[in-house]
Amino acid sequence: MTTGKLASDYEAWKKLQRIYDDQHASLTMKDLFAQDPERFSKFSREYNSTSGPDVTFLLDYSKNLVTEPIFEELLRLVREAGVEQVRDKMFAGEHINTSEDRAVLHVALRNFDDFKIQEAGTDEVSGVLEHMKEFSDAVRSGEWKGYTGKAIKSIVNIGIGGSDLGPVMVTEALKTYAKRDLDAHFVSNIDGTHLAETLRSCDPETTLFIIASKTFTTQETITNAESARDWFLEAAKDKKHVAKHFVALSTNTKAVTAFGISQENMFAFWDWVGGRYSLWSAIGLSIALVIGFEHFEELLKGAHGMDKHFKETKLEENLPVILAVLGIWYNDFYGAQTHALLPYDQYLHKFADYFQQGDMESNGKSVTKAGHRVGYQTGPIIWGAAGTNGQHSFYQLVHQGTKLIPADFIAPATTHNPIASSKHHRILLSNFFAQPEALAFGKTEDEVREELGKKAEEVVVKSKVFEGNRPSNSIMFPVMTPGTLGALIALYEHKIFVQGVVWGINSFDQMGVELGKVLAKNILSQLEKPEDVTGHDSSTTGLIHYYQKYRKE
Ligand SMILES: O=P(O)(O)OC[C@H]1O[C@@H](O)[C@@H](O)[C@@H](O)[C@@H]1O
Repeated sequence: MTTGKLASDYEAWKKLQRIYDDQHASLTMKDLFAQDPERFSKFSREYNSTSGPDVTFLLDYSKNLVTEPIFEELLRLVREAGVEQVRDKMFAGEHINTSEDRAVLHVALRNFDDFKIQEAGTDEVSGVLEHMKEFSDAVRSGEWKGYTGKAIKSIVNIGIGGSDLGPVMVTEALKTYAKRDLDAHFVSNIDGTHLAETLRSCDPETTLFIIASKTFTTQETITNAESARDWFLEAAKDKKHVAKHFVALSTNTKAVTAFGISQENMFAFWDWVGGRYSLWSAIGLSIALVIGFEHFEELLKGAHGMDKHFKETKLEENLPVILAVLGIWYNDFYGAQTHALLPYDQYLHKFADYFQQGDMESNGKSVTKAGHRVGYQTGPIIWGAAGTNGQHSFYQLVHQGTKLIPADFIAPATTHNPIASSKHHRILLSNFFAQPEALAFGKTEDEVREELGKKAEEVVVKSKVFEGNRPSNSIMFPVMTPGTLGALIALYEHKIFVQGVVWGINSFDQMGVELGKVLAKNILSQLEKPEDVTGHDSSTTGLIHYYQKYRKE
């Protein structure tokens, strides 16, 4: 399916290693810009959608430690790894998720009959979308009534991981399109506090619970759903009222009906939708409820535009490929461990959280598809926060710390909230422009000296030096719209895909989440009595005994 090779066996990889060894000490952003007045135009691309809603954005990747030959070699790596072939297999519905023998078809959820995809279930996508439209329209218009005849005022999405993070991120990002008199809540954590605090502001007569779980077996989600149902029935008394207040988003019809949700209140999806790629499926129902189905559809179409770009654009111009190879350059040659996502847009404040799962659950693997242990770094640690908050917190380390932290800066040219005649937005954007500039070009000792005057103490001068040479990408779009957000999410999804193929790993399973789940199940059965606590190391036993000493029921 992939080439079966380790990434480090590719000729391009070896060449990149040699280039890095020879050049990295002398490669500076200052020189790169000084030597080439055309650098910005050579290393930036404008995206213009060719289908669906008009979406445009600029990707400026000129502030990276790459030359044209390095970039060409990175693209050669992509070719050698067979990325284009694996991409086409994904779009064709081949089972590229080999460990689970599944297709990987989130692209089929936003396809609108464009690409020809062969896989059972893909012909059912439009029917589920129609169901989502009917239902979300009915709830939003007030036509859907609760058990006492009142319209729905609050929705509570109960789900975790991919069944939570996408809806949370998107409803926040597109809040400007939200129906403001419909409160949206998201309960994910098994910690009872999450559900209890959420229910405080809900009325059983006007609350709709959306139980979102691909498997419908996830301990957190099912436990939260059962407790929500108990809370509801305490008021509603009769079980038949559950039908008006509980719907399910799942692939598991049997478990959904066993829970007491009728099949007509179930929104289906398919095993070829990975959890962290599922916001485009029925899992997006809460999004459709909050922003309206038309906007949800625009989100999907915006993503489809990026799918087309990814599938049909040559590598040199292919934006997900560009982001992917730059990431590989730092991750595998410069030894960068992390990658920061820094949106200068309050609406995108959950973007980094979302791609923490998207990227880290996909590419946090150390064994290739062929079963070999990799000898190089795979998925980066993804983190970040909305600007400018981060500047007053962790940017110190990004600017002057000992670690190289590549970052993506993301911002809209126009705000949805132009308060004080857009003064806020101009200040925000001045920071969006300034930070990458400061990171790239820094401040030399001479510049500091000149600024402080001759009397300045040497130690103070040293502490005020910014070495620069810290890479970043900047993405700017006109204004946040559903189509733009869809394209941006798909851009990063495909970046993750490209990197996974180069590293030779399976980006679409998540075996690493299993062990902890199994151990927790075993421990749960031992929590009652100290004498039941067996089979653990002394640390784990000691911790459980401490809990047993102090717990109060
Ligand atoms: O949607 P369900 O099946 O409840 O899974 C929720 C989450 O569970 C986790 O353990 C991971 O496997 C995630 O990929 C997934 O999104």
